[in-house]
Amino acid sequence: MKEHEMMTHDHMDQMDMAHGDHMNMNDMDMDMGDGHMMHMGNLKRKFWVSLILTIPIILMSPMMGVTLPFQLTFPGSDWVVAILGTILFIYGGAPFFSGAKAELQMKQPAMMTLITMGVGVAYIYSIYAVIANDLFHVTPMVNNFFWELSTLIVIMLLGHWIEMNTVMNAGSAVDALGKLLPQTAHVVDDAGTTHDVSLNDLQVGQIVVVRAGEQIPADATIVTGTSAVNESLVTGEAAAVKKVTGDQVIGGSVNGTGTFTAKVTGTGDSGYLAQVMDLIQNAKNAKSTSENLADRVAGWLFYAALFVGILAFLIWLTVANLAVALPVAVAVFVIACPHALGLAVPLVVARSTALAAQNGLLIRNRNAMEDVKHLKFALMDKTGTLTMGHFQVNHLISLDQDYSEETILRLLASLESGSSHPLATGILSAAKAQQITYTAATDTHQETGMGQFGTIDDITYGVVAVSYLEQHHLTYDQAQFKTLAAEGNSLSYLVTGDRVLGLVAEGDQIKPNAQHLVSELKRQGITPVMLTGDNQETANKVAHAVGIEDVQARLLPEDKERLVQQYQASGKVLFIGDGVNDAPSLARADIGMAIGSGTDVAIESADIILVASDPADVIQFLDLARATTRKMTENLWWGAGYNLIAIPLAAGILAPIGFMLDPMVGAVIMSLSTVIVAINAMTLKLKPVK
Ligand SMILES: Nc1ncnc2c1ncn2[C@@H]1O[C@H](COP(=O)(O)OP(=O)(O)OP(=O)(O)O)[C@@H](O)[C@H]1O
Ligand SMILES: [Cu+]
Ligand SMILES: [Mg+2]
Repeated sequence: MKEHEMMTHDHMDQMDMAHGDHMNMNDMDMDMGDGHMMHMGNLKRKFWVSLILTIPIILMSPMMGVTLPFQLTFPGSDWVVAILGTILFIYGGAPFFSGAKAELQMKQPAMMTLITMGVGVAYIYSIYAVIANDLFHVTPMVNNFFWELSTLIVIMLLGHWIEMNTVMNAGSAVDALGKLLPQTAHVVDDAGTTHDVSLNDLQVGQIVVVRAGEQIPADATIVTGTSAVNESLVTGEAAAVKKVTGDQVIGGSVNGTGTFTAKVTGTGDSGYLAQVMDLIQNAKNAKSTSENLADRVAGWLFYAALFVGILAFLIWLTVANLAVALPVAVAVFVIACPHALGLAVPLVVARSTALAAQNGLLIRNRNAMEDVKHLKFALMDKTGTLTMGHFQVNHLISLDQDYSEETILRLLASLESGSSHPLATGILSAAKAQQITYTAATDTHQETGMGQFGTIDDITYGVVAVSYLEQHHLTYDQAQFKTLAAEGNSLSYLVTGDRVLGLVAEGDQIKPNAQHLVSELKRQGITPVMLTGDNQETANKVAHAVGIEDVQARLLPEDKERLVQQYQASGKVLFIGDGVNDAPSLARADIGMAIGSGTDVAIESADIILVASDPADVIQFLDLARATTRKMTENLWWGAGYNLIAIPLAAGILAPIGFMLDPMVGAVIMSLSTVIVAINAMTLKLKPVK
């Protein structure tokens, strides 16, 4: 496993290089591809060469207890075996030796050190055996271990080759998935209209709009607007930094609640792409607790094997002699090789990661998987999570005779052009449909959970929730509100000062799989709860349609987070959300799951990203997580269990009743346990839920 980790680091170095040299993701992939080929080529070639070298060694080795009809031994054949064995030891053993060196440098001896110790002692002992037999003609003849040594190296090369292969296949599936995440910037052209441009096509000098909660697409200088920007992802500095006109913003950092326009000063290599790559890389490298457990167990086994080996050697030396004691010690070291254990977890992880990627799940934090079996509550947001978030304007009503409906829509569109909220898209498309011209409001900022504010022709306007009106003691027609809301509309009011100018009612559709998600959660004994910033009536309507009984509406972001904490007092909590208002809850929950089409802050705060934005994928994740955790536990037992039984047997614990585990038999059992672990991992499957 350590070996694998080192190789992954190599990949990362290569990737970074590629990243510096090239400007787009396709090039980067090619370079990564080459990197993979190179590493794989090595192990693959080493395996085949070692296998070919092993055949004559087996044929020329006198095998204890087994007399094969086609054995080829001749005077001096021992020396041929010794020479072939030496070549194989140096050539095939090299990856393990360098792995052991790295482990020892980190003062964490584990799997690679054990393998090295096993094959090293076996090699030295075998050379000694050949010299003793042929030059000094000792009696009885000393058995050499070349047969075991070479098969051991071959099996281990094969294991690592398979392991790398699966891990990498999983990795490329994850890469492909990462590309599905939106990577666009909103560019403002000379005519003042905004359109989305792929990050690869973004050019220095272009003006981009950055809305609340969005990731800044590239390094840029602010032209208009102010905001507070969270640069922690880039600089590690946690506090939000206030940014005003003329300030430099860093690509990849996350915008706060203000909207601003900025002139791009650097593209391609800058922030956001690096962030996406990081996201993917972290998804591939992040270790869960069971992976760390496997590492730790391998470490313990190292000391256990060392201790048992030396102890057995000393005991056998006193009760018998060196000729008995030495092979026993070697057998312990050889058998202690926790090969199955080393593969147990990575193979499951690789398989699980690949399955996740194929099913549209980007897993950033694998520890989240281990929490699934204790899951009690699934708290979810409404807009964009259970509903499409594709709003359409159903009613547009003027509440002040000085303002025509057209003026209301124009003002609304001006405000919303700087908003990332789903309600904004509905208003903007209505304005477009009615061919209304508008200019973007200035000084726009979002009051999360409340509304969007900005200045148009020196007057400050806001498009706000009903709770804002109540808070500011502005009167409105409650009966009208109730009627429209009961139809399932999300309502927003246009206000300026203490005047309520108009009202917009927008409708949304429930996602096709939302109901399925809720009924499946209930079937699994997980209580679904809806937490929404929207009004109570609309919330009830959607909740009723999908089957949720527990609904909390008109929540501010901090209310949602507080509720997550409250539910956590009685069990593990999953939170599913998409908006700026969900980010604190996503970070707070035991498992935070963001909708892929959601805002960048939500994605950054989550453990899991549902790339396809499909509610049914939540169930896929729960199934996958349970299956993965189960396979990992099984494999850990298979892997460690072999060692727990084989080490004492090799040490001769049953010698009093006449049973000594032959090192060869041990090697065969070891390969078998490896095969079992591999097959068990490969049979991890996910049944379709859609
Ligand atoms: N950009 C905006 N345009 C219009 N109204 C807004 C805007 N932002 C917020 N609001 C008002 O504030 C309310 C709460 O918004 P918030 O983003 O917290 O929740 P939501 O998106 O409606 O629902 P959910 O929490 O389920 O996603 C909205 O229902 C709306 O009335
Ligand atoms: Cu092994
Ligand atoms: Mg939402």
